[in-house]
Amino acid sequence: MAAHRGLPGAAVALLSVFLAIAIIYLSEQGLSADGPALATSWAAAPPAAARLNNSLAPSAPGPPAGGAVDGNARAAAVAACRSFACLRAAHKLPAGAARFNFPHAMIVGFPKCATTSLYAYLAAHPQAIASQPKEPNYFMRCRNAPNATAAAAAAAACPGGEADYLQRAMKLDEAALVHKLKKAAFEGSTVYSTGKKGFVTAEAIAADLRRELPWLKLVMAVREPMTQAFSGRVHTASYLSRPRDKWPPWFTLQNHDACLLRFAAGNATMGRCVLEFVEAGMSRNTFLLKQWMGQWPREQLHVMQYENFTGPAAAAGPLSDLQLFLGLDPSLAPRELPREHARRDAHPEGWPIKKGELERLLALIRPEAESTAAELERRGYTRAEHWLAPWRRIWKAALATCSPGGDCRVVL
Ligand SMILES: Nc1ncnc2c1ncn2[C@@H]1O[C@H](COP(=O)(O)OS(=O)(=O)O)[C@@H](OP(=O)(O)O)[C@H]1O
Repeated sequence: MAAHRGLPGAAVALLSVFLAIAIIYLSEQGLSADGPALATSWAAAPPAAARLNNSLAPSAPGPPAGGAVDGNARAAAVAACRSFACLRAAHKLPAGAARFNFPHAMIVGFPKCATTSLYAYLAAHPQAIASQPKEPNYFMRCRNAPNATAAAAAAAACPGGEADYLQRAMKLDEAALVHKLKKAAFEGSTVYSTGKKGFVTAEAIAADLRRELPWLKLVMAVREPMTQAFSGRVHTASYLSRPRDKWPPWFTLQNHDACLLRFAAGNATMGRCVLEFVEAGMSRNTFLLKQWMGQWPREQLHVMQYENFTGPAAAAGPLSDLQLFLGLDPSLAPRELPREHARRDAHPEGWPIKKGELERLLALIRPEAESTAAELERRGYTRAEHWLAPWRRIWKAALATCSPGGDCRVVL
């Protein structure tokens, strides 16, 4: 409190009360995602420098002008926390020298959209602290169970509760004690974006995160839905090609996986299985994205298009924007996005699908993709046609592979 030296005690007390009220007021004002969409256009997004300086917004305004609040009071308070309620109270304290909230960010989606590569890319940033593992899945595995039996199973599976999640997965000591919140702790549980069928909905997870850690910065990578569905089905098929006792322990066979068993036995094509998957209402990422946009404000939800951030000029464009959104310095970032979890290399020729199946698949996917693009434009994220252009190219390219006999391929 060096800046207060020379002020009478009563003035300091008055200033502190005013500051606390202002912080609480600001933190509560910043939390509503239910209001009307931003009327601004995509061009009106805050300039990069402003976004960088704003890494703690909205719940954690920086120290007031004049440096009246100093030191590491918030970092010390966070370091002592073992629960989300404690973190919320700690975040009401002035940020002081802290640069980031804790936890600061999550890559919440979507599966098969290069999220492992994004996680590895950020993990290599000197100002970031990556969770261990990439996907702790805490808000799906340990909370939000739909009934008492599931809740009891979740409690048994997560005996350490919030404290364990914060300490072990999110590395609270490292972030708050060692680095005094000058590094950004993040995780990458992509199941949060989708929820788990019959267990917990994405909507419930989005609401839970907002209630418990309202300052979070969320990153959502979105891929063209057809290729994303192929990538996902190919991944699941890799489990089913093994003997049952070699399936991952968390994997449970669902109705919509029946086609993959036929595929493994040589009785169905991957194209057929993707169609059945989408017909079963799975792979609805573009629909889910709309839900997340409705529950989290734009300043805290960063949407990245897979086809864009895996493209040639990504480092200076979307990857740099990602770091500015997170409050990281892009000049310290790794030069390139790595390429993790790539399965397509084993099938460069792509996957067979009948023309009728492909047309049906596109008829299911296209309207929702277009509606989501319109929503992205309405909320000021991007121009709908700009978003859809690479996806339209993918759809056209798939149809262009069809032979006169109606045999087509989807190349990932
Ligand atoms: N740098 C880069 N460029 C282009 N594509 C990339 C890159 N990094 C990852 N990928 C592709 O992303 C797919 C894996 O995504 P995820 O890591 O999110 O998968 S997972 O949900 O965590 O299993 C997987 O897609 P498919 O190979 O089509 O299955 C990866 O190849």
